[in-house]
Amino acid sequence: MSLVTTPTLNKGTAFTYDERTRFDLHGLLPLHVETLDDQVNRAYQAYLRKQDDLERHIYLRQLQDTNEVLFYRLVLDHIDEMMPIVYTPTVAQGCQLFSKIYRRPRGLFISYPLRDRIPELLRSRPNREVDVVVVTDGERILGIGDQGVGGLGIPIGKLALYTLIGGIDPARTLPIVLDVGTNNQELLNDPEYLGWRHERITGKDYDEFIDQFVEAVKDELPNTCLQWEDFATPHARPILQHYRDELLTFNDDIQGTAAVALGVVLSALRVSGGSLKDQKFVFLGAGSASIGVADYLRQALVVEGLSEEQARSQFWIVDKDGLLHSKRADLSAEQQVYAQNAESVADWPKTFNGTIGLADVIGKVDANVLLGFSTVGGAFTEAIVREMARKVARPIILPLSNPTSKAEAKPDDLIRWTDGKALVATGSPFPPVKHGESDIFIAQCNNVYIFPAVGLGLVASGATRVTDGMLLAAAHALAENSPALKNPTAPLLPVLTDVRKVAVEMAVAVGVAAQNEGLAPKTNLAALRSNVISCQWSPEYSDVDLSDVDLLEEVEVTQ
Ligand SMILES: O=C([O-])CC(=O)C(=O)O
Ligand SMILES: [Mg+2]
Repeated sequence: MSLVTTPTLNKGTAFTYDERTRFDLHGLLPLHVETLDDQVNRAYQAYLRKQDDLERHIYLRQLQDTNEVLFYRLVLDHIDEMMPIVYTPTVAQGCQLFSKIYRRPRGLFISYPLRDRIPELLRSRPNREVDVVVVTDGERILGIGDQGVGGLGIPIGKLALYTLIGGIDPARTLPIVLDVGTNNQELLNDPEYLGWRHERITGKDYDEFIDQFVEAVKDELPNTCLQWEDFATPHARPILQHYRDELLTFNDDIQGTAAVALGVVLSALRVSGGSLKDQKFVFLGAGSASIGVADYLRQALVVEGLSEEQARSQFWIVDKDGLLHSKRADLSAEQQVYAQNAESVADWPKTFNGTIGLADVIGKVDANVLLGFSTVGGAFTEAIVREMARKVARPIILPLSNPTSKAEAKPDDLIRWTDGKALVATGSPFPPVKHGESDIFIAQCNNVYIFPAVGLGLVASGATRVTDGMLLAAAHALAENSPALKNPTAPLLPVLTDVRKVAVEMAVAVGVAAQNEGLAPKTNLAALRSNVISCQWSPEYSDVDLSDVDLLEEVEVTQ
């Protein structure tokens, strides 16, 4: 029975006659033996019968919890269609409705009331060996804010992509939610809410809890990569700074988003022919993802020969209180780096609540690149976009907020308002845009192009720390593999069906960077590449391993 109820071992109707005999499965399964292909077809038909995206998401999640090989084969065979269901945007709904659609346990709930037992909770993990943990506290899920314990949907989705794209073995992944309460009143009032019904803990209590968690991870899972996901801005960067030199860890929203945005800008410049050091960057939004992107772009400008000072002066960042400038007292240290000199903007128009808004900045600056992290749907208005396109030949416009309803502009509007001149990539997926005779394909500038490949590179190279150098290497390798380098109507990033292949190149680049920084054992390139390839798990059935079965029986006996 354990064989058919353990998702990593279950083959369902594909258990052969011989296996059914050996493991007493005959009566438990219908007579007809299917191949994996038969199962994929049948599962796809069942999927197609679902009425809406949420139902499709629930179907795929339950398939994942039933038979992992089948789940991954199905999704890989239909990756364009199903990635938006497993991941953004549909996963947003999955998080909002987490308690209502909850079925089976997956991953770990580490809840504040159990804070004295964190090592014990970690030891209860379903899999002994873990390559990657993705952890969230659910406070800033995508662009939809505090989802409390429902935030667990994000680590589950991210880890599915680690497997689909990076090829990380799903049996070696672990999603975790740190349940520190929620300030989402709707959830607190909901009798069906499954998390800790308490306002979020803050300050010293929060910091101590995070610290206890990290210490337990260091003890229990010393070589595991720990990815921080969807923490609110006041926590995201301090946590990263505090722990980045202590274990193999990175923040996906800061570093992953930064690396993919750099990759997109580099590919777009290869199409437009511009040089990175001449670009002027305007950002809407000044949270941790936004500042992370600015940091990577700035570092890349410096590598191209600009001084720190020159590089900084090419960024104009606007948040809900207007342009960041040196007279604003509310800026964090990270934001102050990008504050424009208040004197030099003193006579600029202030048409946005008496402050310098995005339209004012676009009016004054010949912006080449416009990036959106605001979660304000439609914030890149027609007037703003037309003004940008009037002044530069090929504006690069990246509405990156998620999910779809939060995108700052829609690609078809951007292409129309700029008569096809804009080079566009978005955070959530969008269909191709018709322009004249051609279809323009829109890349999804999402950290999914980075974290699975980076994880693969870390695992395969045996790296001990994650550095910005490794992420920058991944970004460059991504840009080198952009289909737009060969065809101007192709998307700026590889199509999803190619990402698994491109992930190998990126993982090798990460491994090389790790070795060059002295953070991974030195090997030759061929050995690194073959390690990367052999680390990639593929969804295929293997013979049932008797040791797995013995282990299951032992567990049953002790229970
Ligand atoms: O999950 C995504 O689609 C991208 C991301 O990290 C976020 O929006 O927080
Ligand atoms: Mg995120």
